[in-house]
Amino acid sequence: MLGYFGPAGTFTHQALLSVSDEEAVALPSVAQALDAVRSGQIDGAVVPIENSVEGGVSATLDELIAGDPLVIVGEIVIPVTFGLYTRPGTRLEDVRHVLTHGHALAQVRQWLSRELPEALVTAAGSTAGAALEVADPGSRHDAAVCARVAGKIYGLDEVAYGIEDNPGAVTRFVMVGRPGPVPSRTGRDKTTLVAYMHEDRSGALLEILEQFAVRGVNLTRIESRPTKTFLGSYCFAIDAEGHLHDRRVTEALLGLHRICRDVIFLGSYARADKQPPDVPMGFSDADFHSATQWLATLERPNGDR
Ligand SMILES: O=C(O)C(=O)Cc1ccccc1
Repeated sequence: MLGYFGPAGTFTHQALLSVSDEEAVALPSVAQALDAVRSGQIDGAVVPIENSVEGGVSATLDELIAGDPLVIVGEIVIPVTFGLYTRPGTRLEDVRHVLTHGHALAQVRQWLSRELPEALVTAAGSTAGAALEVADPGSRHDAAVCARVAGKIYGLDEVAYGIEDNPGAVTRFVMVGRPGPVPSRTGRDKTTLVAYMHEDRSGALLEILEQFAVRGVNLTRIESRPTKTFLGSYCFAIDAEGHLHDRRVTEALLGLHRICRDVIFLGSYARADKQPPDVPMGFSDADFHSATQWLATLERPNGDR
């Protein structure tokens, strides 16, 4: 059984529906969705991780790092388009209280300040949760910023659509499971990990980046997150092109492990855009293999190469 950050009608739900028609259970928060995977209640959960406008979903990254290990087994990228949905009968000009998820708010801020400058905006657990709350006749919130499907599910009126400030925004979601065999290499993969430095000193981040650079591994994302121990203490969440079983990625991880205090492996999985990696000359598996073979010849008698 799979799960997702719900309730029904979230963008996360749509992401899951785009890859699976299996029955799935809605969990009310990212933390609860991931804990349900940890406890074995469900086999996998879809959660949001990154948005092209607002950046990383910190709650997800933090929950993935904390607690019993979890791994990312797949990613889904979907466009996000928002509308404003009211309790039936409420017109746009009557809206006083708007409810939505923080990441949605970040993407419609200009529209809201232009069209509803007086409205009070409150953060909700999710966009669909906001729609569910607005549908309650006793609610003090009269409008939700959410997906069209959520407006429909919870019986709201659509008073505006396509209200995002940056058309073309996409959100990236991940399917998370318990640690086990890594999904097979497709040749178009990504690897996610979190690196903790030994100490705060000049060049420490450069050394982390070097492990990838000198092995021809391109990074698609790097984000610092507080380690939550003391102010100024950070770890680095990194997405790299390639699979754990690509030699250049294996070698980069070994290098990281040698120089870091800790490295959390968060999975290798097929990338959503199916882009092949740009492997520079000298960094393919075949190149590593022939270098290993050459090394083996060095100690043969009579210079037998
Ligand atoms: O609240 C939702 O619908 C979510 O799935 C999280 C989210 C919120 C805003 C943009 C993309 C995902």
